[in-house]
Amino acid sequence: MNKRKNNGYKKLGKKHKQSNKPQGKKNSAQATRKGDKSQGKYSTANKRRRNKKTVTLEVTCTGLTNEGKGIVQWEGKQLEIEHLLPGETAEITVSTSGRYVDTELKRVITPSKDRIKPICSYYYDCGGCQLLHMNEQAQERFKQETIDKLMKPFGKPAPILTMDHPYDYRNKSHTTFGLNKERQIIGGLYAQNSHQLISMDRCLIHDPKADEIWQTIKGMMKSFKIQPYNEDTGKGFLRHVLVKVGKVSGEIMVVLVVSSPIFKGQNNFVKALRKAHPEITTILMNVNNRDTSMVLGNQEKVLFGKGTITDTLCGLKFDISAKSFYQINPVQTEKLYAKAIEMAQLTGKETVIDAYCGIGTIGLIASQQAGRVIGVELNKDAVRDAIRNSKRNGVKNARFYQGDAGKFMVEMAARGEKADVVIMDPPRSGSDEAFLSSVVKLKPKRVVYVSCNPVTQVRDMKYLVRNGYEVKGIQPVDMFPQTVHVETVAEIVLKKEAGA
Ligand SMILES: C[S@@+](CC[C@H](N)C(=O)[O-])C[C@H]1O[C@@H](n2cnc3c(N)ncnc32)[C@H](O)[C@@H]1O
Repeated sequence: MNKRKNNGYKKLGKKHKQSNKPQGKKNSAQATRKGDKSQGKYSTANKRRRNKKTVTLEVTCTGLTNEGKGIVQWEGKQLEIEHLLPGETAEITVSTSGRYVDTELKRVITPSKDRIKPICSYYYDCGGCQLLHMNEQAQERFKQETIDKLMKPFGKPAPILTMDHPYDYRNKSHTTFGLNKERQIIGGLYAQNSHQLISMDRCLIHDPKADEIWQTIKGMMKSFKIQPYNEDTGKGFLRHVLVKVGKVSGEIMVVLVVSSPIFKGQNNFVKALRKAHPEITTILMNVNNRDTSMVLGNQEKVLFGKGTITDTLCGLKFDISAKSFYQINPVQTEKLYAKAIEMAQLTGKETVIDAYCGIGTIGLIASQQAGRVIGVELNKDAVRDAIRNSKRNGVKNARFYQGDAGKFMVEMAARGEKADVVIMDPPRSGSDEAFLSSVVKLKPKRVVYVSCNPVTQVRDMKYLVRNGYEVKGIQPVDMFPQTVHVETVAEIVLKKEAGA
Protein backbone atom coordinates (compact mmCIF):
# COMPACT_ATOMS: atom_id res chain seq x y z
CA MET A 1 0.00 0.00 0.00
CA ASN A 2 1.13 3.53 -0.74
CA LYS A 3 2.72 5.09 2.34
CA ARG A 4 1.32 8.57 1.71
CA LYS A 5 -2.21 7.27 1.18
CA ASN A 6 -1.88 5.11 4.24
CA ASN A 7 -0.60 7.84 6.59
CA GLY A 8 2.19 5.54 7.73
CA TYR A 9 -0.14 2.69 8.73
CA LYS A 10 1.85 -0.01 6.96
CA LYS A 11 4.20 -2.83 7.89
CA LEU A 12 7.88 -1.97 7.90
CA GLY A 13 10.10 -4.11 5.68
CA LYS A 14 13.53 -5.55 6.66
CA LYS A 15 16.46 -4.35 4.59
CA HIS A 16 19.20 -6.69 5.68
CA LYS A 17 19.11 -10.10 7.23
CA GLN A 18 21.72 -10.21 9.97
CA SER A 19 22.50 -13.07 12.28
CA ASN A 20 25.28 -13.05 14.82
CA LYS A 21 26.61 -15.50 17.37
CA PRO A 22 29.12 -14.55 20.06
CA GLN A 23 32.42 -16.20 20.89
CA GLY A 24 32.48 -18.10 17.61
CA LYS A 25 29.26 -19.99 18.40
CA LYS A 26 27.63 -21.67 15.45
CA ASN A 27 24.64 -19.97 13.95
CA SER A 28 21.88 -21.75 15.82
CA ALA A 29 19.08 -20.34 13.69
CA GLN A 30 19.98 -22.32 10.60
CA ALA A 31 16.80 -22.06 8.67
CA THR A 32 14.50 -25.01 8.52
CA ARG A 33 11.99 -25.14 5.66
CA LYS A 34 9.64 -22.87 7.58
CA GLY A 35 12.37 -20.46 8.63
CA ASP A 36 13.50 -20.10 5.04
CA LYS A 37 9.98 -19.52 3.81
CA SER A 38 9.62 -16.47 6.00
CA GLN A 39 12.71 -14.88 4.46
CA GLY A 40 12.04 -15.56 0.80
CA LYS A 41 12.25 -18.41 -1.70
CA TYR A 42 14.63 -21.33 -1.14
CA SER A 43 16.32 -20.76 -4.46
CA THR A 44 17.22 -17.18 -3.49
CA ALA A 45 18.59 -18.31 -0.13
CA ASN A 46 20.68 -21.06 -1.76
CA LYS A 47 22.03 -18.69 -4.41
CA ARG A 48 22.91 -16.28 -1.64
CA ARG A 49 24.87 -18.96 0.20
CA ARG A 50 26.79 -19.88 -2.99
CA ASN A 51 27.84 -16.27 -3.74
CA LYS A 52 28.72 -15.41 -0.16
CA LYS A 53 32.00 -13.56 0.54
CA THR A 54 33.22 -13.49 4.14
CA VAL A 55 35.75 -11.15 5.78
CA THR A 56 37.00 -11.02 9.37
CA LEU A 57 37.25 -7.56 10.95
CA GLU A 58 38.23 -5.92 14.22
CA VAL A 59 35.57 -3.34 15.09
CA THR A 60 34.50 -0.99 17.88
CA CYS A 61 30.86 -0.75 18.91
CA THR A 62 29.49 2.80 18.95
CA GLY A 63 26.00 2.27 20.36
CA LEU A 64 22.93 0.05 20.45
CA THR A 65 19.96 -0.27 18.12
CA ASN A 66 16.42 -0.26 19.54
CA GLU A 67 16.64 -4.07 19.39
CA GLY A 68 19.72 -4.07 21.66
CA LYS A 69 22.21 -4.96 18.90
CA GLY A 70 25.67 -3.37 18.85
CA ILE A 71 26.23 -0.79 16.10
CA VAL A 72 29.50 -0.79 14.13
CA GLN A 73 30.46 1.06 10.95
CA TRP A 74 31.96 -0.78 8.00
CA GLU A 75 32.58 0.58 4.50
CA GLY A 76 30.04 3.36 5.02
CA LYS A 77 27.39 0.86 6.19
CA GLN A 78 25.95 0.49 9.66
CA LEU A 79 26.16 -3.12 10.82
CA GLU A 80 24.17 -4.53 13.72
CA ILE A 81 25.94 -7.14 15.84
CA GLU A 82 23.98 -9.21 18.33
CA HIS A 83 25.41 -9.40 21.87
CA LEU A 84 27.99 -6.62 21.34
CA LEU A 85 28.03 -3.71 23.78
CA PRO A 86 28.96 -0.02 23.32
CA GLY A 87 32.69 0.66 23.69
CA GLU A 88 33.67 -2.96 23.11
CA THR A 89 36.19 -3.94 20.47
CA ALA A 90 35.58 -7.31 18.92
CA GLU A 91 36.40 -9.62 16.09
CA ILE A 92 33.46 -10.17 13.78
CA THR A 93 32.88 -11.82 10.43
CA VAL A 94 30.85 -10.09 7.75
CA SER A 95 29.44 -12.19 4.94
CA THR A 96 27.94 -10.43 1.98
CA SER A 97 25.93 -11.71 -0.91
CA GLY A 98 24.28 -9.11 -3.12
CA ARG A 99 22.43 -6.76 -0.82
CA TYR A 100 22.38 -9.29 2.01
CA VAL A 101 24.78 -8.90 4.92
CA ASP A 102 25.27 -11.55 7.62
CA THR A 103 27.39 -10.73 10.64
CA GLU A 104 28.76 -12.92 13.39
CA LEU A 105 30.42 -11.95 16.64
CA LYS A 106 33.52 -14.15 16.92
CA ARG A 107 35.35 -12.80 19.96
CA VAL A 108 35.05 -9.83 22.30
CA ILE A 109 38.55 -8.33 22.63
CA THR A 110 37.90 -5.63 25.25
CA PRO A 111 34.73 -6.39 27.21
CA SER A 112 32.53 -3.58 28.56
CA LYS A 113 32.11 -3.25 32.33
CA ASP A 114 28.39 -3.80 31.63
CA ARG A 115 29.02 -7.28 30.24
CA ILE A 116 28.12 -10.27 32.41
CA LYS A 117 28.15 -14.01 31.82
CA PRO A 118 24.56 -14.94 30.92
CA ILE A 119 23.06 -17.07 33.67
CA CYS A 120 21.10 -19.09 31.11
CA SER A 121 23.03 -21.76 29.25
CA TYR A 122 20.59 -21.64 26.30
CA TYR A 123 20.85 -17.87 25.86
CA TYR A 124 22.89 -17.69 22.66
CA ASP A 125 20.83 -20.38 20.96
CA CYS A 126 17.33 -19.52 22.12
CA GLY A 127 16.77 -15.85 21.25
CA GLY A 128 13.75 -15.50 23.58
CA CYS A 129 15.81 -13.10 25.73
CA GLN A 130 18.16 -10.58 24.14
CA LEU A 131 19.80 -8.80 27.10
CA LEU A 132 21.16 -11.50 29.39
CA HIS A 133 24.74 -10.46 28.55
CA MET A 134 24.08 -7.01 30.12
CA ASN A 135 23.96 -6.31 33.85
CA GLU A 136 20.71 -4.95 35.29
CA GLN A 137 21.88 -1.31 35.33
CA ALA A 138 22.89 -1.51 31.67
CA GLN A 139 19.54 -3.08 30.75
CA GLU A 140 17.72 -0.28 32.57
CA ARG A 141 19.86 2.36 30.87
CA PHE A 142 19.35 0.78 27.45
CA LYS A 143 15.56 0.67 27.87
CA GLN A 144 15.35 4.21 29.21
CA GLU A 145 17.52 5.60 26.41
CA THR A 146 15.55 3.70 23.74
CA ILE A 147 12.23 5.02 25.02
CA ASP A 148 13.64 8.55 25.49
CA LYS A 149 14.87 8.52 21.89
CA LEU A 150 11.62 7.19 20.40
CA MET A 151 9.40 9.50 22.47
CA LYS A 152 11.52 12.62 21.90
CA PRO A 153 8.80 14.39 19.84
CA PHE A 154 6.57 14.38 22.95
CA GLY A 155 8.98 15.33 25.77
CA LYS A 156 10.98 13.42 28.32
CA PRO A 157 9.50 10.15 29.66
CA ALA A 158 9.58 9.38 33.39
CA PRO A 159 12.23 6.96 34.73
CA ILE A 160 11.35 3.36 33.85
CA LEU A 161 9.69 1.28 36.59
CA THR A 162 11.92 -1.77 36.99
CA MET A 163 11.27 -5.12 38.67
CA ASP A 164 12.93 -6.20 41.94
CA HIS A 165 13.29 -9.88 40.99
CA PRO A 166 13.46 -9.83 37.19
CA TYR A 167 13.16 -13.62 36.71
CA ASP A 168 10.40 -16.30 36.92
CA TYR A 169 7.88 -13.60 36.05
CA ARG A 170 6.05 -15.06 33.03
CA ASN A 171 2.66 -16.45 34.08
CA LYS A 172 2.21 -17.97 30.61
CA SER A 173 4.54 -20.25 28.71
CA HIS A 174 4.28 -22.49 25.72
CA THR A 175 6.61 -25.31 24.90
CA THR A 176 7.05 -27.23 21.68
CA PHE A 177 8.10 -30.84 21.26
CA GLY A 178 10.16 -32.68 18.66
CA LEU A 179 12.63 -35.51 18.13
CA ASN A 180 16.40 -35.19 18.25
CA LYS A 181 18.82 -37.04 15.93
CA GLU A 182 18.60 -40.12 18.16
CA ARG A 183 14.79 -39.89 17.81
CA GLN A 184 14.35 -39.12 21.48
CA ILE A 185 11.61 -36.69 22.48
CA ILE A 186 12.84 -33.18 23.26
CA GLY A 187 10.96 -30.08 24.38
CA GLY A 188 11.81 -26.40 24.46
CA LEU A 189 11.47 -23.14 22.57
CA TYR A 190 12.09 -22.15 18.98
CA ALA A 191 15.28 -20.24 18.11
CA GLN A 192 14.54 -16.62 17.22
CA ASN A 193 12.88 -16.06 13.82
CA SER A 194 12.99 -19.77 13.07
CA HIS A 195 11.25 -23.05 13.74
CA GLN A 196 14.40 -24.76 14.93
CA LEU A 197 13.59 -26.32 18.30
CA ILE A 198 16.09 -25.65 21.09
CA SER A 199 15.94 -28.45 23.63
CA MET A 200 15.92 -27.07 27.20
CA ASP A 201 14.69 -27.93 30.65
CA ARG A 202 14.26 -24.50 32.23
CA CYS A 203 13.59 -20.95 31.10
CA LEU A 204 14.62 -18.37 33.72
CA ILE A 205 11.78 -15.98 32.96
CA HIS A 206 9.05 -18.66 33.05
CA ASP A 207 7.20 -19.54 36.19
CA PRO A 208 9.25 -22.53 37.50
CA LYS A 209 6.11 -24.60 38.06
CA ALA A 210 5.18 -24.30 34.38
CA ASP A 211 8.56 -25.73 33.38
CA GLU A 212 8.20 -28.62 35.85
CA ILE A 213 4.81 -29.47 34.35
CA TRP A 214 5.86 -29.61 30.71
CA GLN A 215 8.94 -31.66 31.72
CA THR A 216 6.58 -34.18 33.32
CA ILE A 217 4.45 -34.25 30.16
CA LYS A 218 7.56 -34.83 28.03
CA GLY A 219 8.48 -37.75 30.30
CA MET A 220 4.96 -39.24 29.95
CA MET A 221 4.83 -39.08 26.15
CA LYS A 222 6.68 -42.31 25.44
CA SER A 223 4.61 -44.52 27.75
CA PHE A 224 1.37 -42.99 26.39
CA LYS A 225 2.64 -43.45 22.79
CA ILE A 226 2.26 -39.74 22.09
CA GLN A 227 4.40 -38.54 19.20
CA PRO A 228 5.49 -34.92 18.94
CA TYR A 229 3.94 -33.14 15.95
CA ASN A 230 6.24 -32.59 12.98
CA GLU A 231 5.46 -29.35 11.11
CA ASP A 232 7.10 -30.51 7.90
CA THR A 233 5.36 -33.88 7.59
CA GLY A 234 2.14 -32.94 9.40
CA LYS A 235 2.49 -36.19 11.39
CA GLY A 236 2.46 -36.63 15.16
CA PHE A 237 0.03 -35.54 17.87
CA LEU A 238 1.33 -33.12 20.54
CA ARG A 239 2.19 -29.69 19.09
CA HIS A 240 2.59 -27.54 22.19
CA VAL A 241 1.89 -27.37 25.90
CA LEU A 242 0.56 -24.05 27.11
CA VAL A 243 0.68 -23.41 30.85
CA LYS A 244 -1.01 -20.43 32.53
CA VAL A 245 -0.35 -19.78 36.21
CA GLY A 246 -2.41 -17.55 38.51
CA LYS A 247 0.46 -15.98 40.43
CA VAL A 248 -1.76 -14.91 43.35
CA SER A 249 -4.35 -17.71 43.33
CA GLY A 250 -1.88 -20.51 42.55
CA GLU A 251 -4.40 -21.94 40.05
CA ILE A 252 -2.78 -23.62 37.03
CA MET A 253 -4.16 -24.30 33.55
CA VAL A 254 -2.53 -26.81 31.21
CA VAL A 255 -3.53 -26.76 27.55
CA LEU A 256 -2.44 -29.70 25.40
CA VAL A 257 -2.34 -28.37 21.86
CA VAL A 258 -2.81 -31.36 19.59
CA SER A 259 -3.20 -32.03 15.88
CA SER A 260 -6.30 -34.22 16.06
CA PRO A 261 -9.40 -34.42 18.29
CA ILE A 262 -8.84 -38.16 18.84
CA PHE A 263 -6.77 -38.50 22.00
CA LYS A 264 -6.24 -42.18 22.77
CA GLY A 265 -5.73 -42.83 26.48
CA GLN A 266 -6.93 -39.33 27.31
CA ASN A 267 -8.45 -40.21 30.70
CA ASN A 268 -5.41 -42.12 31.90
CA PHE A 269 -3.11 -39.33 30.71
CA VAL A 270 -5.10 -36.72 32.63
CA LYS A 271 -5.16 -38.95 35.71
CA ALA A 272 -1.39 -39.50 35.60
CA LEU A 273 -0.66 -35.79 35.05
CA ARG A 274 -2.89 -34.78 37.96
CA LYS A 275 -1.23 -37.39 40.15
CA ALA A 276 2.21 -35.95 39.34
CA HIS A 277 0.97 -32.35 39.73
CA PRO A 278 -2.02 -32.09 42.05
CA GLU A 279 -1.59 -28.29 41.88
CA ILE A 280 -3.03 -28.28 38.31
CA THR A 281 -6.59 -26.93 38.54
CA THR A 282 -7.72 -27.37 34.94
CA ILE A 283 -6.60 -29.27 31.82
CA LEU A 284 -7.79 -28.54 28.28
CA MET A 285 -7.20 -30.01 24.87
CA ASN A 286 -6.95 -27.54 21.99
CA VAL A 287 -7.04 -28.91 18.46
CA ASN A 288 -4.81 -27.10 16.00
CA ASN A 289 -4.66 -29.00 12.72
CA ARG A 290 -3.70 -26.04 10.53
CA ASP A 291 -0.35 -25.30 8.90
CA THR A 292 0.17 -22.18 10.95
CA SER A 293 2.60 -20.58 13.35
CA MET A 294 -0.34 -19.71 15.64
CA VAL A 295 -0.12 -21.79 18.81
CA LEU A 296 -3.85 -22.33 19.44
CA GLY A 297 -6.51 -23.68 17.11
CA ASN A 298 -10.27 -23.04 17.30
CA GLN A 299 -11.52 -26.33 18.78
CA GLU A 300 -11.24 -26.66 22.55
CA LYS A 301 -12.34 -29.34 25.02
CA VAL A 302 -12.09 -29.23 28.80
CA LEU A 303 -10.57 -32.50 30.08
CA PHE A 304 -10.53 -31.60 33.75
CA GLY A 305 -11.69 -28.70 35.96
CA LYS A 306 -13.58 -25.54 35.02
CA GLY A 307 -11.63 -24.66 31.85
CA THR A 308 -10.43 -21.29 33.18
CA ILE A 309 -8.17 -20.08 35.97
CA THR A 310 -8.89 -17.17 38.27
CA ASP A 311 -6.29 -14.68 39.43
CA THR A 312 -6.28 -11.48 41.47
CA LEU A 313 -4.97 -8.20 40.08
CA CYS A 314 -5.26 -4.78 41.75
CA GLY A 315 -7.67 -6.27 44.30
CA LEU A 316 -10.15 -7.68 41.74
CA LYS A 317 -10.63 -11.29 40.65
CA PHE A 318 -10.33 -12.24 36.99
CA ASP A 319 -11.33 -15.41 35.15
CA ILE A 320 -8.90 -16.18 32.33
CA SER A 321 -9.65 -18.53 29.41
CA ALA A 322 -7.03 -20.37 27.37
CA LYS A 323 -7.38 -18.04 24.39
CA SER A 324 -7.82 -14.74 26.26
CA PHE A 325 -5.04 -12.22 26.63
CA TYR A 326 -3.81 -11.58 30.17
CA GLN A 327 -0.70 -9.50 30.91
CA ILE A 328 2.21 -11.91 31.40
CA ASN A 329 3.95 -10.10 34.27
CA PRO A 330 1.38 -9.43 37.01
CA VAL A 331 3.85 -7.73 39.41
CA GLN A 332 4.64 -5.06 36.84
CA THR A 333 1.06 -4.98 35.52
CA GLU A 334 -0.14 -3.63 38.87
CA LYS A 335 2.35 -0.74 38.51
CA LEU A 336 1.30 -0.17 34.89
CA TYR A 337 -2.42 -0.17 35.62
CA ALA A 338 -1.97 2.11 38.65
CA LYS A 339 -0.24 4.63 36.36
CA ALA A 340 -2.94 4.28 33.70
CA ILE A 341 -5.71 4.94 36.24
CA GLU A 342 -3.78 7.91 37.67
CA MET A 343 -3.39 9.36 34.16
CA ALA A 344 -7.15 8.95 33.52
CA GLN A 345 -7.86 11.40 36.41
CA LEU A 346 -11.28 9.95 37.13
CA THR A 347 -13.72 11.71 39.47
CA GLY A 348 -16.56 9.18 39.51
CA LYS A 349 -18.65 10.82 36.77
CA GLU A 350 -16.84 9.99 33.53
CA THR A 351 -17.82 7.74 30.65
CA VAL A 352 -14.70 5.66 30.01
CA ILE A 353 -14.02 3.56 26.92
CA ASP A 354 -11.73 0.58 27.56
CA ALA A 355 -10.64 -0.20 24.01
CA TYR A 356 -8.88 -3.49 23.23
CA CYS A 357 -10.07 -4.50 26.71
CA GLY A 358 -9.11 -8.21 26.81
CA ILE A 359 -10.79 -9.81 29.86
CA GLY A 360 -11.80 -6.36 31.13
CA THR A 361 -8.96 -5.82 33.60
CA ILE A 362 -8.30 -2.08 33.09
CA GLY A 363 -11.98 -1.20 32.58
CA LEU A 364 -13.15 -3.03 35.70
CA ILE A 365 -10.42 -1.44 37.81
CA ALA A 366 -11.34 1.99 36.35
CA SER A 367 -15.08 1.36 36.95
CA GLN A 368 -14.54 1.87 40.69
CA GLN A 369 -13.75 5.54 40.03
CA ALA A 370 -15.86 6.24 36.91
CA GLY A 371 -19.51 6.90 36.01
CA ARG A 372 -19.61 4.06 33.49
CA VAL A 373 -17.25 1.92 31.45
CA ILE A 374 -17.72 0.62 27.91
CA GLY A 375 -15.28 -2.13 26.91
CA VAL A 376 -14.66 -3.40 23.38
CA GLU A 377 -12.59 -6.41 22.36
CA LEU A 378 -12.27 -8.63 19.28
CA ASN A 379 -11.69 -12.00 20.98
CA LYS A 380 -15.03 -13.68 21.86
CA ASP A 381 -13.60 -15.73 24.73
CA ALA A 382 -12.02 -12.63 26.28
CA VAL A 383 -15.34 -10.73 26.09
CA ARG A 384 -17.10 -13.67 27.75
CA ASP A 385 -14.45 -13.54 30.49
CA ALA A 386 -14.87 -9.76 30.84
CA ILE A 387 -18.66 -10.07 31.32
CA ARG A 388 -18.15 -12.86 33.87
CA ASN A 389 -15.45 -10.80 35.61
CA SER A 390 -17.79 -7.85 35.85
CA LYS A 391 -20.40 -10.00 37.66
CA ARG A 392 -17.80 -11.77 39.80
CA ASN A 393 -16.58 -8.41 41.15
CA GLY A 394 -20.08 -6.97 41.59
CA VAL A 395 -19.45 -4.22 39.03
CA LYS A 396 -22.71 -2.65 37.86
CA ASN A 397 -21.45 0.20 35.68
CA ALA A 398 -19.47 -1.65 32.99
CA ARG A 399 -20.63 -3.15 29.66
CA PHE A 400 -18.46 -5.19 27.31
CA TYR A 401 -18.93 -5.62 23.56
CA GLN A 402 -17.33 -7.95 21.07
CA GLY A 403 -16.02 -6.42 17.85
CA ASP A 404 -13.30 -4.48 16.12
CA ALA A 405 -12.41 -1.45 18.25
CA GLY A 406 -12.04 0.81 15.16
CA LYS A 407 -15.47 -0.12 13.80
CA PHE A 408 -17.03 0.20 17.25
CA MET A 409 -15.64 3.71 17.66
CA VAL A 410 -16.74 4.77 14.15
CA GLU A 411 -20.28 3.68 15.01
CA MET A 412 -20.16 5.49 18.38
CA ALA A 413 -18.98 8.68 16.66
CA ALA A 414 -21.71 8.34 13.98
CA ARG A 415 -24.38 8.06 16.70
CA GLY A 416 -22.99 11.26 18.25
CA GLU A 417 -22.20 9.52 21.55
CA LYS A 418 -19.88 11.04 24.11
CA ALA A 419 -16.86 9.73 26.01
CA ASP A 420 -14.76 11.58 28.57
CA VAL A 421 -11.80 9.23 28.71
CA VAL A 422 -10.52 6.63 26.25
CA ILE A 423 -8.12 4.03 27.63
CA MET A 424 -6.59 2.12 24.74
CA ASP A 425 -4.28 -0.89 24.86
CA PRO A 426 -3.94 -2.26 21.32
CA PRO A 427 -1.80 -5.21 20.18
CA ARG A 428 1.81 -4.69 18.96
CA SER A 429 0.61 -3.50 15.56
CA GLY A 430 -0.98 -0.51 17.28
CA SER A 431 -4.31 1.09 16.50
CA ASP A 432 -5.72 2.15 13.13
CA GLU A 433 -7.02 5.25 11.42
CA ALA A 434 -10.68 4.26 11.87
CA PHE A 435 -10.17 4.13 15.63
CA LEU A 436 -8.01 7.24 15.92
CA SER A 437 -10.17 9.40 13.64
CA SER A 438 -13.21 8.44 15.73
CA VAL A 439 -11.35 9.42 18.92
CA VAL A 440 -10.79 12.80 17.30
CA LYS A 441 -14.54 13.05 16.52
CA LEU A 442 -15.64 11.90 19.99
CA LYS A 443 -13.23 14.43 21.58
CA PRO A 444 -12.61 12.70 24.94
CA LYS A 445 -10.73 15.05 27.28
CA ARG A 446 -8.17 12.35 27.97
CA VAL A 447 -6.69 9.41 26.15
CA VAL A 448 -4.56 6.96 28.11
CA TYR A 449 -2.52 4.91 25.67
CA VAL A 450 -1.00 1.64 26.99
CA SER A 451 1.36 -0.07 24.56
CA CYS A 452 3.81 -2.95 24.28
CA ASN A 453 5.30 -1.45 21.12
CA PRO A 454 6.58 2.12 21.42
CA VAL A 455 7.15 2.37 17.64
CA THR A 456 3.46 1.98 16.76
CA GLN A 457 2.51 4.00 19.83
CA VAL A 458 4.61 6.95 18.60
CA ARG A 459 2.99 6.67 15.15
CA ASP A 460 -0.52 6.72 16.69
CA MET A 461 0.28 9.51 19.14
CA LYS A 462 1.59 11.67 16.27
CA TYR A 463 -1.83 11.25 14.63
CA LEU A 464 -3.58 12.42 17.82
CA VAL A 465 -1.16 15.33 18.25
CA ARG A 466 -1.82 16.44 14.63
CA ASN A 467 -5.51 16.42 15.48
CA GLY A 468 -5.83 18.53 18.63
CA TYR A 469 -4.19 16.48 21.40
CA GLU A 470 -0.98 16.88 23.37
CA VAL A 471 1.10 14.29 25.22
CA LYS A 472 1.42 15.26 28.89
CA GLY A 473 3.37 12.33 30.27
CA ILE A 474 4.95 9.01 29.37
CA GLN A 475 5.72 6.21 31.83
CA PRO A 476 7.83 3.24 30.71
CA VAL A 477 7.40 0.02 32.70
CA ASP A 478 9.77 -2.93 32.45
CA MET A 479 7.23 -5.71 31.96
CA PHE A 480 9.67 -7.95 30.11
CA PRO A 481 13.06 -8.01 31.91
CA GLN A 482 15.95 -9.71 30.05
CA THR A 483 14.26 -8.94 26.72
CA VAL A 484 14.34 -5.76 24.62
CA HIS A 485 10.63 -5.18 25.07
CA VAL A 486 9.19 -2.33 27.16
CA GLU A 487 5.61 -1.36 28.01
CA THR A 488 4.72 2.33 28.04
CA VAL A 489 1.67 4.26 29.14
CA ALA A 490 1.04 7.79 27.86
CA GLU A 491 -1.24 10.55 29.14
CA ILE A 492 -2.72 12.43 26.18
CA VAL A 493 -5.05 15.39 26.67
CA LEU A 494 -7.30 17.42 24.40
CA LYS A 495 -5.91 20.92 23.89
CA LYS A 496 -8.31 23.63 25.11
CA GLU A 497 -8.83 25.23 21.68
CA ALA A 498 -9.57 21.82 20.05
CA GLY A 499 -12.14 20.93 22.71
CA ALA A 500 -13.97 24.27 22.49
C1 LIG B 1 -2.33 -5.87 24.54
S1 LIG B 1 -3.83 -6.71 24.71
C2 LIG B 1 -4.58 -5.73 25.98
C3 LIG B 1 -5.70 -6.38 26.72
C4 LIG B 1 -6.10 -5.71 28.04
N1 LIG B 1 -6.23 -4.29 27.91
C5 LIG B 1 -5.15 -6.09 29.15
O1 LIG B 1 -4.42 -5.22 29.67
O2 LIG B 1 -5.12 -7.27 29.53
C6 LIG B 1 -4.64 -6.26 23.24
C7 LIG B 1 -6.04 -6.83 23.08
O3 LIG B 1 -6.59 -6.30 21.87
C8 LIG B 1 -7.40 -7.30 21.27
N2 LIG B 1 -7.55 -6.89 19.87
C9 LIG B 1 -6.70 -7.09 18.83
N3 LIG B 1 -7.18 -6.49 17.72
C10 LIG B 1 -8.34 -5.88 18.06
C11 LIG B 1 -9.28 -5.10 17.34
N4 LIG B 1 -9.12 -4.83 16.06
N5 LIG B 1 -10.35 -4.64 18.01
C12 LIG B 1 -10.54 -4.92 19.33
N6 LIG B 1 -9.68 -5.66 20.06
C13 LIG B 1 -8.59 -6.14 19.44
C14 LIG B 1 -6.64 -8.58 21.54
O4 LIG B 1 -7.50 -9.70 21.45
C15 LIG B 1 -6.11 -8.34 22.96
O5 LIG B 1 -7.03 -8.83 23.92
